[in-house]
Amino acid sequence: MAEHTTLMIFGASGDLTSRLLLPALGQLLITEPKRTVHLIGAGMDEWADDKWRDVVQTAFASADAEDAMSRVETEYHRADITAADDLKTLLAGREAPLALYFAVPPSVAAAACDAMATIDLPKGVVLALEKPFGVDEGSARALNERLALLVPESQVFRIDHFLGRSTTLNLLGVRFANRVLEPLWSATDIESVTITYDESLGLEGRAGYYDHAGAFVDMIQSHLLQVLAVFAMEEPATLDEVDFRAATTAVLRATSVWDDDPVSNSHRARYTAGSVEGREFPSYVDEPDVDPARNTETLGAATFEVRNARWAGVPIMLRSGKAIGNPSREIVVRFRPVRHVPRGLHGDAEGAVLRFSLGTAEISLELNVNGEADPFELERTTMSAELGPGALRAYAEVLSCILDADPVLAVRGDAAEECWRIVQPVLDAWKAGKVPLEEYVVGSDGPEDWPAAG
Ligand SMILES: NC(=O)C1=CN([C@@H]2O[C@H](COP(=O)(O)OP(=O)(O)OC[C@H]3O[C@@H](n4cnc5c(N)ncnc54)[C@H](OP(=O)(O)O)[C@@H]3O)[C@@H](O)[C@H]2O)C=CC1
Ligand SMILES: O=C1O[C@H](COP(=O)(O)O)[C@@H](O)[C@H](O)[C@H]1O
Repeated sequence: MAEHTTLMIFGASGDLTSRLLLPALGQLLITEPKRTVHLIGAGMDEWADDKWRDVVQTAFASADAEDAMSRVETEYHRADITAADDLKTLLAGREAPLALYFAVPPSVAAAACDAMATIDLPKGVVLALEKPFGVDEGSARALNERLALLVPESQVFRIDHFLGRSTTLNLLGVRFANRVLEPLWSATDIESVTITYDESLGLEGRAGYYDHAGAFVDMIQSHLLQVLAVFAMEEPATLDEVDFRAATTAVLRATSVWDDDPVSNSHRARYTAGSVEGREFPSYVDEPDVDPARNTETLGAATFEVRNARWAGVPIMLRSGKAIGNPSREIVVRFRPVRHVPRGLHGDAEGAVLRFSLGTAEISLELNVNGEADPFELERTTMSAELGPGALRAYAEVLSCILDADPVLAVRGDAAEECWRIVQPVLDAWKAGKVPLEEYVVGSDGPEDWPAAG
């Protein structure tokens, strides 16, 4: 662990910085009392150093981490990071361990990388880039090519905070450390998989970004494909960055839309006015700054196949939506039923169902058991357990890796390109109007005739 690191956040006044990054940094510092951070904020605003320190303090307080302020030296600079001169001044004399976090819109991050190509970067500097990484496969490749000219791949952190979620990381122990599960982890015994991340949240004032992205790019192209990759990977020799990222990237390289038919195997919808959890939302198209002509979906789903010897033939559905009434956030693994039950045993011998919650750290297994009243009548029972919630929230886990310059939880460059390749047929079919844009009422579970979430 690097005990003292300089973390420079571009986009100091932004939503990501105050709502997610700084509280996560506070939590990390509380959990790891030997860490100290030189925290430099940079952005377009003319802030005094004290203003930045106040922002940091407020964010730390929101994470019950005020005590960590004593281990943070703060400094703020007004800078346009797309301007080489500003960057040169910002970075002059800085030394590793140093991480630059691009908490800025993707177009600004890309322009800043262009500007960085014209100056000398401090040796060993880590570049942390937020999603979305590019807007399609070509732009992701171009950004990768640009980054490769700046620093080695091991110093590029393409952030996906779902890789830092304890609920995602729990997959590793549950699967690889249990002989009752690991041998069953393939198409031989698994019939289907569903990965759902629905939310009761609506647009939350993020139209400037979300109306261009939509549910599919916001959640499925990035986070849920990464969860799928962790779920389906071959056992890596170690959990270091080389083995772990090789294993997850191999899954993505093998993944395509089911049947290569995005029209039959994808769905999209957007919400209409209603209430959820006591909050009233207008129809999506009436939300401030939304352009109805963009036809942005707030709920998307598609079925994929991992075309390799382990998984071919298993439909894997990914789904994510906003303003959902009973938001399901889980991985559901449906096992195949037994081939035969002895004559005399009655009832439906459905396959077992294993559920990993992606919200709280829970796991459950639905099994067939002998009936309470009649031992020869099958009944269904559910065993459940709580898993360790993890000491760190997802962004703290990710920041810990950044400060230690360990890219294990960062998306590798070719994986970022693969994610666009996988979803492009769906995006093209939607753009061409081949898949209807349906509607669902805020607070409902989505259009009624959609395939079930789990
Ligand atoms: N917010 C979230 O919940 C999440 C965001 N992300 C990603 O994080 C990134 C940032 O998002 P978010 O914080 O919401 O966006 P915001 O619009 O809230 O913040 C963007 C920040 O970038 C600054 N900025 C813009 N242009 C420049 C420039 N040329 N030089 C220096 N600073 C600049 C802005 O300063 P000013 O306001 O003064 O222009 C602002 O501080 C995006 O890539 C987003 O996709 C990822 C996951 C979640
Ligand atoms: O990146 C994003 O993720 C959040 C969901 O993740 P969570 O950890 O905050 O639950 C999602 O609401 C947002 O739209 C998306 O940009």
